[in-house]
Amino acid sequence: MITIFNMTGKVAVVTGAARGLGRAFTEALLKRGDKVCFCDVDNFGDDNVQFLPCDVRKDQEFTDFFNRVIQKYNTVDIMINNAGILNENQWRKTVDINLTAVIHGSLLAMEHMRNRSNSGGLILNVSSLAGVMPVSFCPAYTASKHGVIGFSRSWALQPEVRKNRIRIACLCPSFTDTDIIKGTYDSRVHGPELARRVMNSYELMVTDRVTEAFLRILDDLDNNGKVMMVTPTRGNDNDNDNETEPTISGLCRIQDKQLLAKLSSGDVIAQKMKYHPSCLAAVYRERAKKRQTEAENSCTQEKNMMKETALAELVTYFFETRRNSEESVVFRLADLAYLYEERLTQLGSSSAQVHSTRLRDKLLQKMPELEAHTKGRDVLLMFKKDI
Ligand SMILES: NC(=O)c1ccc[n+]([C@@H]2O[C@H](COP(=O)([O-])OP(=O)(O)OC[C@H]3O[C@@H](n4cnc5c(N)ncnc54)[C@H](O)[C@@H]3O)[C@@H](O)[C@H]2O)c1
Ligand SMILES: CCCCC/C=C\C=C\[C@H](O)C/C=C\C/C=C\CCCC(=O)O
Repeated sequence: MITIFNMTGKVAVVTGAARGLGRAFTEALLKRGDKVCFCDVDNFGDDNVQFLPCDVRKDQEFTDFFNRVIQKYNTVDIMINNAGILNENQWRKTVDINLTAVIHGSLLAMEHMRNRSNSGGLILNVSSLAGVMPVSFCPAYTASKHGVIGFSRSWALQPEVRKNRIRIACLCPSFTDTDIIKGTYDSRVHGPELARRVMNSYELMVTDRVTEAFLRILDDLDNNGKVMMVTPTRGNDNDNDNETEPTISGLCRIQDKQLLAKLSSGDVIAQKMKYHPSCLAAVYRERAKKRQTEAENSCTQEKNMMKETALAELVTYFFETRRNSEESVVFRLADLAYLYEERLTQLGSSSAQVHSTRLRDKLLQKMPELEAHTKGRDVLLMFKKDI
């Protein structure tokens, strides 16, 4: 399904917007007061909204649709490749919609934006947190979402794209309350039970949370090549401070009250002083400090993500071992800590020292059906029902 909308002098295309995130993105844009006209399989009988059908998997249908948008509005400023499914039983279809159609949609948009006298444009591809980490229960989906990021970041580096002021970015939400996570999982993922458990261990986001990030990346003129992760607990990743010159807000942060007072009274000398070397140096120092803090935060987020991945893999290991064993199984905490540490190192964590008591607590929290027992110097973990 495709949505077209026209927003205050701009035209955008959103794929797969009949429901879920695409619909939420469209509604957010409508709320901003833009006039909207869009297409889908259903027909919305509203003055501002119109749906027409399009299956992005069908090359000709997608191309024809895109050309119709241009015929009608003369231009496309924003292309949002959002349509997606998760079905490991139909992995080819999953890759066709999640990756091939995203490539197709991006190329259609790029081709058009390249030829529009340097007005540029934005291509926003919806990936997933599964685009930046392994997810054992849906490898094809995960591959498609990794592909979206690889494709988008690679194009973002192209001098041709930059020269034409085209920006390509990705949005990577964590689990969000839409239809894709509902329904039966048995035929859609590998190991539905574990998948459900993993999903339940994450806090589910409401679509508003993702829309908020969507609007931020939309308004960010420095978003070429950005990959914005959206999770319930963290801020949006890669939110850079895009100041290209010292601003009043920069001066506020360094508390240069004298200069600020002069600036706000329109003092012409002060206006020039704003660019005085010592003022500039202070603003730049302050900005460098802020960037360092941001880099440190982002590093912590990356480490947390690695820990989450390694832990999730241990959980999988527990259940797989139990499933494949006829007898009860017992795990030595020391062995688990070793595996966990090894995995963290493989994932690129530089300081992978593991606190085993903390690991034990985390495992017990993730798997309430386990119990810990001390035997001599060993701590053993086992399934309660096996005891
Ligand atoms: N909900 C989540 O947890 C989550 C998390 C990360 C990323 N995502 C991604 O967000 C995007 C939107 O998903 P959602 O959560 O809103 O799911 P959703 O199932 O509610 O919406 C997906 C939309 O895509 C449409 N669609 C499917 N195949 C299509 C096709 N061939 N052509 C045109 N439209 C098609 C569907 O009809 C539907 O309207 C997807 O790319 C999904 O992978 C979702
Ligand atoms: C119970 C079945 C879950 C089905 C989920 C369906 C769709 C989800 C789509 C999202 O794009 C997935 C979003 C985030 C997944 C990212 C990480 C999961 C980490 C898994 C782990 O911790 O092992």
